[in-house]
Amino acid sequence: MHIRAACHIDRAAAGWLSETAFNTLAMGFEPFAGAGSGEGRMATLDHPAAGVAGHESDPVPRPDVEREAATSGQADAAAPGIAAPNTLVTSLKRSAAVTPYRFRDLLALDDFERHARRFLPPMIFQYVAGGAETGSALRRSRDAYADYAFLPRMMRDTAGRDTAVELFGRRYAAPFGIGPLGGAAFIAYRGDLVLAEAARRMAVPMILSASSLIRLEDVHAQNPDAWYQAYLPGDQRRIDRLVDRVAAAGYRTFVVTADTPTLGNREHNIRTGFSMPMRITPKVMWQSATHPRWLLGVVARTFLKHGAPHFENTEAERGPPMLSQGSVRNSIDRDRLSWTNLEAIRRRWPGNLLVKGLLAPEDVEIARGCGADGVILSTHGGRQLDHVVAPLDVLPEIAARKGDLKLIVDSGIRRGTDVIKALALGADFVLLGRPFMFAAALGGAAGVAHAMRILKEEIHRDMAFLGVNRLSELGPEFLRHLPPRG
Ligand SMILES: Cc1cc2nc3c(=O)[nH]c(=O)nc-3n(C[C@H](O)[C@H](O)[C@H](O)COP(=O)(O)O)c2cc1C
Repeated sequence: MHIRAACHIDRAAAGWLSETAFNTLAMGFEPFAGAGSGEGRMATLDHPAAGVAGHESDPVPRPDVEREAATSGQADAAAPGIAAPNTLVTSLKRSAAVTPYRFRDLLALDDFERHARRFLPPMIFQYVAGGAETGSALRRSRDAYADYAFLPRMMRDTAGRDTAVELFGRRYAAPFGIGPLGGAAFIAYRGDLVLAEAARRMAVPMILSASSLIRLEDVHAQNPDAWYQAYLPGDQRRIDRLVDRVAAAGYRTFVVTADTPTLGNREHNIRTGFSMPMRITPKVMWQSATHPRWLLGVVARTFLKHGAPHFENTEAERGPPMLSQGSVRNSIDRDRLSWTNLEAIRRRWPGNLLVKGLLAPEDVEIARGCGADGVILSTHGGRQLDHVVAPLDVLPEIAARKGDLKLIVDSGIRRGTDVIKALALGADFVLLGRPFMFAAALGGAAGVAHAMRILKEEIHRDMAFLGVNRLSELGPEFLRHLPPRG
């Protein structure tokens, strides 16, 4: 008994020490601390807000010894600042055992958004959080989960439950991954690498966005299991050259986003001062000056250490700087993309091919006919067409005919119960966007891993409540669709 207690203390202490070492090395600056009056104390206790410019170390350590873990689905128990994915604790034990002090208030994924609102300038926060036009698609994508209630089963011995799943021949530690997030490295320092690293350590997939600011080759070196997502023009020669670059870099999964023939109408961007290219207006200057941790810790640090960020991965060649007029030119011709292009990609791309952003069952059938291995049902997080159905609204119908096609769902997932509802209705896997983006902004790779651990713990706990040991045991019999309440 005593021995076990001592081990527990040692592990907790070791976790705290490695967390501290990781943050000192990796960040040299603590964006989360000091976000509000109460947080200022954390800056002093945990990480003094110093060393922004003087820190030369790589922001994301890459312990090569751990690399195998990502593809085997095994926990990366020793990752600094990241409790082992298989370390599952109750919420009461959580803060004492494995949670770094600075994350103590981050108990659920929604907490990350609330905290990020204080850390990020309104224009950046809103760019991430916002939806299109009235916000109906954003709300609907999320509210759809509340239309289902659980019908749990009891006394089934769930002591051996396991959140791992297999997808495209790989075993992942949990049934969720990180969706593509454009501009991540302008929101969190080296954001694409941070997301890739956290996903590698937690043994879940991460999809690199076409609108990312770090070379896809570098992201692949960080996480050889990362997937690539493309925004494509309807010009097959340009597409072919991009496909060849992605294949040469070693990627094995290529995602074509279909729901972006043009950019969604996001009026909130204009209201808060966000524009692309970014215009340095008095409003932008004021917001930046009043959010120095983002300005210095993300923007200044990026420019000083890596130069002006470019759209590195939209085409076969390096794209224009993010802050130039060229960034607009970069997205033309996407409304020409058609299924013919997908057929041609299928002939050229040897790996897994997915189409993201589908909602209509007919489109899913066409994607299958073109040779896609999977589809991602998505409203782009409610950022494109307003008033679209939620992925969950069409999931049962599509799942009934899915056959070998892998069904992935995103948009609005925030809880373990949401993940389980999607899986019970026939999804093979789910993705999340905003929560991991905010987590990266607040706490780097350790922050993202913390968010992932929260979600994984929720799933693990819910499996016990529902009476399942494997996620594959889930089915629609665990749910009831609730009639709308008047
Ligand atoms: C800041 C931000 C950037 C995004 N960039 C891309 C992108 O480059 N490509 C893409 O296919 N989807 C992109 N998405 C959509 C996400 O991949 C994902 O579909 C969506 O965020 C899921 O909804 P959720 O944020 O509610 O989890 C982006 C979403 C956000 C919030």
